[in-house]
Amino acid sequence: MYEISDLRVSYGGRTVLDLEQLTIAPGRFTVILGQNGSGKSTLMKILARQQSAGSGRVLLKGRPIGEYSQAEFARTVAYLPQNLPEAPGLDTKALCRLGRYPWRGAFARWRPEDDRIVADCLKAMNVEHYAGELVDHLSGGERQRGWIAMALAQKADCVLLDEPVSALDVAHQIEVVEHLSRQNKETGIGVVAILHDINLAARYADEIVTLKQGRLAFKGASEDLLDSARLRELFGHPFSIARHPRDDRLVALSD
Ligand SMILES: Nc1ncnc2c1ncn2[C@@H]1O[C@H](COP(=O)(O)OP(=O)(O)OP(=O)(O)O)[C@@H](O)[C@H]1O
Repeated sequence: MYEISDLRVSYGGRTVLDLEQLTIAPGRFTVILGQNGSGKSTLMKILARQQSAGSGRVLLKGRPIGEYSQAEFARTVAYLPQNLPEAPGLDTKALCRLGRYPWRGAFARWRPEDDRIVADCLKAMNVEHYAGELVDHLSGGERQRGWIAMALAQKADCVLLDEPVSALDVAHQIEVVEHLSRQNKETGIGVVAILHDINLAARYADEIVTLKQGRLAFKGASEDLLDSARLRELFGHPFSIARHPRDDRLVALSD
């Protein structure tokens, strides 16, 4: 999906992102992990064209991301930032409908298919009961799920989600990530998500990318990430690795 090379971002002489080479495969569930300030959001903003790649090279499906028209880019990539903007005057359904805009033709006709997609996405994020509620009146977690519904309604080839479950209770975190994983497997939509929960990442990601001080520190499968020495090195904190009693999968326990 993405091929990144020689990407370097500095602020006031401080380099916050320095990636020689990174590829993100299409149609996979990729999770980006890393300590606060390690450059995750900066990378994602560049992938979402919210920030310039400077002299770095970022190819999306083999073409420089700058070459895509706005509508074409929006049909290819949906992006949800870490800090969700306010949505003054919009109810949840209207917010979700915004996701369909890249698909409206020259005559901006609203098709029955758009209604179906919006209804499906609201339901999948468990916010259909709030369809008529103002987004800015929802709780933090409800609002976050409303915005994810909008990003999914965009039906892009790939969805970039910057900490999409940061405001959610445990049950909703799992429900949302499980839904993303299912969508990924059933429809082939690529998912790139920044998460902080190592176990959630390990359980659902096909591939994990870890940044440390702006550099690529690890890229691989969950089984290879879940190693106490590696986790200590990546996160600067001791972890023990155990087997989950129910299904025997590896889990990281923070010491
Ligand atoms: N516009 C900016 N001006 C100056 N410094 C910035 C700017 N944007 C980001 N940075 C710095 O770049 C570094 C990486 O920031 P980034 O938001 O990418 O980190 P992150 O890994 O997403 O962190 P977190 O887990 O806390 O969200 C941080 O040290 C941050 O202070």
